[in-house]
Amino acid sequence: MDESKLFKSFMNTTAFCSELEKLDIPFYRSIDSEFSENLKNVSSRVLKNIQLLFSKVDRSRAADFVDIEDIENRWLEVSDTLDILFEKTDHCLDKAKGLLKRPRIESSPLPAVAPKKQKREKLPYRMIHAAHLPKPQLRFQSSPNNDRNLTWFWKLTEKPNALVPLDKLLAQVESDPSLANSLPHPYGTEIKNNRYPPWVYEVTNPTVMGSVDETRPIWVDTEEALKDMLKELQKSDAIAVDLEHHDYRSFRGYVCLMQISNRKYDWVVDTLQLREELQCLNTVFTDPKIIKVLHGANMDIIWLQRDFGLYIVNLFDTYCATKVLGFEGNGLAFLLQKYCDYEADKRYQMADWRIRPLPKDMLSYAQSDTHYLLYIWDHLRNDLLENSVKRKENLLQSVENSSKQIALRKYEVEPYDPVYGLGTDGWRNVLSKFGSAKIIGREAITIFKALHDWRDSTARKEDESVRYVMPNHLLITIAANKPMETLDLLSISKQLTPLVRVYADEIVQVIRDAQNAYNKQIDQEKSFGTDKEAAPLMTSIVSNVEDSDKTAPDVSIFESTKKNATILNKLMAKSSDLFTAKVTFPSTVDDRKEKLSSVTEKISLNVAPSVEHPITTVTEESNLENPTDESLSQAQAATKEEPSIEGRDSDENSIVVRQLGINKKKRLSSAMNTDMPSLDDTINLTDQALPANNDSEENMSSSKKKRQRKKKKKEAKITTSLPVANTEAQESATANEAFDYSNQDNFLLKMDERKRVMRNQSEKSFNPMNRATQVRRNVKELKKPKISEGKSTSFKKT
Ligand SMILES: O=c1ccn([C@@H]2O[C@H](COP(=O)(O)O)[C@@H](O)[C@H]2O)c(=O)[nH]1
Ligand SMILES: [Mn+2]
Repeated sequence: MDESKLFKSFMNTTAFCSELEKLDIPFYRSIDSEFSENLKNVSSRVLKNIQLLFSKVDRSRAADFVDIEDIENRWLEVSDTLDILFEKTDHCLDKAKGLLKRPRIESSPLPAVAPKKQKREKLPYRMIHAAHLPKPQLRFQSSPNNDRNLTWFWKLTEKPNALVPLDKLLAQVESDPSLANSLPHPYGTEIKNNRYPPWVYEVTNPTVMGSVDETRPIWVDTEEALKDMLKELQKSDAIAVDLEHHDYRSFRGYVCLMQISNRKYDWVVDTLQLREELQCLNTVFTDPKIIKVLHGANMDIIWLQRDFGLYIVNLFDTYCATKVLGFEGNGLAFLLQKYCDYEADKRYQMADWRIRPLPKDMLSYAQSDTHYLLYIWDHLRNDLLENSVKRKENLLQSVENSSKQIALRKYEVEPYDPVYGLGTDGWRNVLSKFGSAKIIGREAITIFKALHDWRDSTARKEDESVRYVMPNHLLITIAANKPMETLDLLSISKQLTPLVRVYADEIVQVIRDAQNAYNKQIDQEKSFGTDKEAAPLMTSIVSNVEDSDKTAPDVSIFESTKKNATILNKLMAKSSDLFTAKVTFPSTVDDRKEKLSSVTEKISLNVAPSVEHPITTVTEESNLENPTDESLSQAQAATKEEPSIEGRDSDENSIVVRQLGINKKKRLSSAMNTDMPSLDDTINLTDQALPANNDSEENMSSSKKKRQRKKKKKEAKITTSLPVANTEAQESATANEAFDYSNQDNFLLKMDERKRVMRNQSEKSFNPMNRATQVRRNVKELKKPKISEGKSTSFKKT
């Protein structure tokens, strides 16, 4: 092959790969078994090639690539090696063509494998996971409450520097029950009304600090030392604050260390020791005269509230400044390097901060997180002022505003959501991030959800993180292999966790129960499939909907769900604004009517029978408060794009998912084409393929024609009144059509409700399978719902 051909092939492959990157491969893989099979073949070819490649260049490393995930995990090594090989090839080709002159001094040949970057050694394992440490939380005055439906309340008992006194706020919350679901920010008014003092807006000479090594940190672990620190802090006009946190051997996590610096001292507070005494810091933290400088305070703000009842008024977040200034790095390490020529040893970031006595290196790392921050702040203010003149906009003011939004963040307990799997560690996230290749089909999903539920309750009971109980990859492996015997489970992986071993019998029982429940459901569905009486159900629902087109939507179907909605309101409405969209319920009939009239479509989602809470009518609303910096607004955008979800209670746990945004007329006309997707499809749909709200207009316009076509099809269907089993012809007729969301099902009621309605009114046949098949095949238009990012190790503090 000549060189140009070779080059062309490379270019094509590269272009093709970048195209592939834009597609939602895991999604397609999960809904199309043929595609999934092809992908598997390609994956194993890629793996073989990589193994072959490494066997040529570095035999010892070929063994590192056992399965396809190894390539992903070691992608840097692979791409570096490929780059070097390409360079080498290029070099050889040039040489062969005589394009290279012989260098006077022969350079050493390129190494076949990229030299590993000069890296610091890994921290010793015991510093990352101090496995045998007694759990500090056992010594906390109040033991952690890990209840699924915990109603969390402010920890603060006094409110220094108040514009609105605490009593007044308490009275407000008491008198307005709706506030119990989403407490106001206790310092909301104070933060909103605050302005940086004028001197902050003046160019300054950065106050030089001694190096961190020259400054002895003050260890604060007694009330006396705390008082001394407080006195000193009250004299400062600005202080720097940072926290270190632990969440691996605890369900909710806790702060282990608080670092504070002023221009003179660095303090490191043992928050494990002084956990209950720290509220006195509010006198400084909420003092509007004292600036609090933090870097990337998103989580610190939440942790301070949750653990100590501390709030920050007058925040300057240096991360926001890096964003406004458009720096190429936004982390603290970048700023330390830029302004202080100090290389932070970020290996300690993920250290086990529970360790006591704190090793010297860890102490010094912790100290360095605040030691230089006021000096950096001085520089950033100057840079912001200077650039404001150049760009003719008040950049410091933007940092002030976005810092304010961060200070306004509220801690709220994230509920467990068995039904929709929302939330950071919710099954939806886990499934889409880790499981879409292995958890395929209803059965696997049912078992996966049951295990996920078990993992969550066990983590709460044991006060461990879910990833300590059963990390996601193990959860997926177990669910995919569904061991039915304890021994099978114990031999499923070399990396079983201690708690998986301890609870092996229980886990196997969970799998068996899920399997039985699944089998039962299948039997029920089969009997429904042959139930002649039930067959004409859907048409009656359709005609109901058609009637209601002329009047207000019929909300009576919601009435029976009121009771459960109240329970769920408690359970879910407090869905944390940290990690996920808030879930609220239409509480009044008017509310419901209004919500109902904005329905675009509904898709049935059958939930695994192991679901703990029967779900009723749920409307999910994006309700993130106070969008702030980029990350916040991104989170908000992500949650906004989540579809609204409406569920109906049933033994079969059939619920209804809906999307808001298209007017009633369109919605109701689309309801005419109602067929019922199968469990399989609806899980795929709702798990992975709900369209974003803002797609609806696009869908609508492209769907007009399709609606016409479908209307014709439907008319044909009605006249011929096809029997339940006759689906194939319709499936193939629609198989190549793109799936049109704006034209889909509106009222998909639970099975028994359907039967009831049918018995009363129905004449026409309903085939529960054919829409399902069409949906499965016609997925091109669908988009994955965006799910907010996770916390803990997976969240990247800036
Ligand atoms: O990627 C990350 C980074 C940090 N954390 C946790 O946050 C705290 C505080 O981090 P700072 O960089 O000191 O602000 C750290 O102790 C970790 O617990 C994380 O989970 N993931
Ligand atoms: Mn830190």
